[in-house]
Amino acid sequence: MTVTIEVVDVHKTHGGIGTPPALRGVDIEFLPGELTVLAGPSGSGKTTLLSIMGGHDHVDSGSVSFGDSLSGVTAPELNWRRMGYLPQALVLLDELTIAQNVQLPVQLSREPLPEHLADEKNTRVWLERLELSHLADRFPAQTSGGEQQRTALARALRLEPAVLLADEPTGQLDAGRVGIVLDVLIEYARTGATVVITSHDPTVIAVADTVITMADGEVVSQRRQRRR
Ligand SMILES: Nc1ncnc2c1ncn2[C@@H]1O[C@H](COP(=O)(O)OP(=O)(O)OP(=O)(O)O)[C@@H](O)[C@H]1O
Repeated sequence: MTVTIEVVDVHKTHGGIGTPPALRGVDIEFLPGELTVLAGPSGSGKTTLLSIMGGHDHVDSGSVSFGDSLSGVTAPELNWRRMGYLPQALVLLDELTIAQNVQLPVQLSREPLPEHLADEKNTRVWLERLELSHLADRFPAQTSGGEQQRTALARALRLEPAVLLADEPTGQLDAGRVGIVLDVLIEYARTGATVVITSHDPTVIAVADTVITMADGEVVSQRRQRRR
C-alpha cells in the first residue's frame, strides 16, 4: 500500500477581511517511502498545510489528492488505518492510560483489522519502540510533555497507516529522544509509507529525504537530500 499525495495550487486564508493568506498557491508532491520535512519560520503555513492534508481543515481553492492505494478516498474517509495524524496539541484522552491511548485506534476502527494489528501485543511493541513501556499504566497527566508526544506518535502508528502526518513530532523531546523518534520515522518511511512532518530543528532537517521550505504561505525551496 503506497500513497503519493498531490497538493495543487492550494490557497487558504483563516480569518476575515484583512487577514493575510496562510497558503498562497502551494504545489507539492509527497512521495511514498520518504520522510519529507516541511521547514520554514513560524507562521509560514506548515501547520495549515498539514491540517488540510489530514482532512482537519478545508482549502479555499486548489486540491489535495491521494494517489495509488488511497485513490478516490476523500478527506472525511481518512481514518487511523489510512492515515496517522499527530497534531501539535496531541489530544490524548486524559481518562485513558498511556497504553489505552495507543490502543484507541483499534477500538475505534470500524473496519475489520488484520490479525497482527488487532492484537494488543502490537500496542506493547510501539510502547517499547518509543521507550514508553514503563509508563503503560500511567495517565497522561502523570507523564512529561515529551512522553505524551511519543504516546501520540505511537497512537498514530498503531494501525500502521500508509500515510503519517506529524506536526513538530520532536518539539518537546530532549536530544536523546529526538534520535529515537527520528529512527522510528525513517524506518517507518522505508516500509513504503509517506511520512510528512513539520520541524524547525536542524537535526531533524538533516535526516530528511526531502526538505520543503516555506515562507509566507509559499514554497520557497525544495531540496532532495537522498538519491532515489
Ligand atoms: N485559526 C487561525 N485563525 C487565524 N489565523 C490563523 C489560524 N491558524 C493559523 N493562522 C495564521 O496562518 C498563518 C500560518 O500559520 P501556521 O500555523 O500554518 O504556520 P506554521 O508555519 O505552522 O507556524 P509554527 O511553526 O509556529 O507552528 C499565520 O499567519 C497564522 O497566524
